[in-house]
Amino acid sequence: MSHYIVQPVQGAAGSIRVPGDKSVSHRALMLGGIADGVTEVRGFLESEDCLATMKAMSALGVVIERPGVQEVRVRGVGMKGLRAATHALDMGNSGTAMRLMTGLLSGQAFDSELIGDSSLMQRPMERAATPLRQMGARIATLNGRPPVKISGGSNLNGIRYELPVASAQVKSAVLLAGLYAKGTTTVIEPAVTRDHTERMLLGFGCAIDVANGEIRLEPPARLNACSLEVPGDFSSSAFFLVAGSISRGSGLTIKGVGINPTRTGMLDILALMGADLRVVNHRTAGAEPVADIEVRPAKLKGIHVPEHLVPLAIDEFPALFVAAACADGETVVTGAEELRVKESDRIAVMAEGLRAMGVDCEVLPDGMRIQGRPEGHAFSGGKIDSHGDHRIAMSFTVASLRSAGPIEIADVANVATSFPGFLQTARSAGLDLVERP
Ligand SMILES: O=C(O)C1=C[C@@H](OP(=O)(O)O)[C@@H](O)[C@H](O)C1
Ligand SMILES: C=C(OP(=O)(O)O)C(=O)O
Repeated sequence: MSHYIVQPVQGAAGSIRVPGDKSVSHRALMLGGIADGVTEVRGFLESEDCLATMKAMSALGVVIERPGVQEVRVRGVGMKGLRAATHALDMGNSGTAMRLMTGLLSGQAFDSELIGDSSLMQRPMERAATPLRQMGARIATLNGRPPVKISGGSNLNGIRYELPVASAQVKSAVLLAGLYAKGTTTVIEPAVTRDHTERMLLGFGCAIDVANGEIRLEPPARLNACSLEVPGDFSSSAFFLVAGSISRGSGLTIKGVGINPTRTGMLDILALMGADLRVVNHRTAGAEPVADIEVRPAKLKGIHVPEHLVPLAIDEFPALFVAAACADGETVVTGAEELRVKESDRIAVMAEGLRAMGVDCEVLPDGMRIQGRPEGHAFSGGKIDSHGDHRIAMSFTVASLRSAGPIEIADVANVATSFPGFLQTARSAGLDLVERP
């Protein structure tokens, strides 16, 4: 099992880029695969999660070429052109891939089965299966978990579905099935969640209408292939936003980051905590806004994170908890029970790691209370178990900027699921870390 050994350092500085957005990369493969024509993707995230989706789409008969680094050419087979895979599709570590594929495969004429790694096999799948069954899909899970078995040949009908949890994955699964349904599919969100599916569907020529928290999709006759540029993944930039804020260096610039407002709740949260952030050089990458983010060291203060920001920062909480441990006063996170069903239980696993490094924190059913130490070392150093969760592993490397001793982080191979090259990028930002088998 591989480990990171991270030595204490004081300053993070420099200019870095993070790899392509994971959510956008998955969706580009799926929508490109069922479009008519060739979809060219630039800035594609070549991580294990997205490569698993690529393999799955290939197994369903889509020819996908990789003409260059971070470039993908998807030869779409049209909405009715997918064919049965000869084996169960292994979605690796990714809840997004499994839930979106469940939606996509519900509309096909053939049977499919979805499996994943040991973490994914424990994650709840009924949240996607339930609305899809209401549409007429035939889906079986094992006690609510994978394997997900989807029977083909169902006639789907559009539904009006109120999401019980704020989940972009469930919303997207329903919309993908809606492409194959008779009539309009409407999804109502209890809170705004990431809208990459909606933006990308529009780019592929699908009639989709968003107003007042309602997303309405009219089933298209076809999707038209297009060119896509994937922005840098905001969630991968989050570790460096925290690093730049808690360090004593001269500041960090993260270039080419996706700043879709349904993803950047962390910027608002850090701003409330007193962070020194500047979003500059605004531009677009296709349907997605992009910018460079400059972050300088700041005296952070503890806050109660506004609950409406939680879905807009859902993957950033492990990094945010590290920032909170360095802030002046108490930080409280509530309304974040979804953290318990990610790659690990991110509330329990982060609390375990923070305590192992001397941080005073209290686990809440839906979040955490953290007492920050604004002066000197916020962390003692010590041994952390990431429980195979990529975001936990990366978050604790950043703690080395305020740690008295070295930090050893176990079970870090999964960093490759979302952030290939993390070690090199972190080093270029000033962290001192090595990976050991
Ligand atoms: O739709 C997506 O691409 C994602 C949605 C979020 O999950 P939920 O929809 O389960 O909140 C997020 O945690 C995940 O990393 C990516
Ligand atoms: C929760 C995440 O992804 P997924 O749900 O796709 O596994 C993540 O990347 O933090």
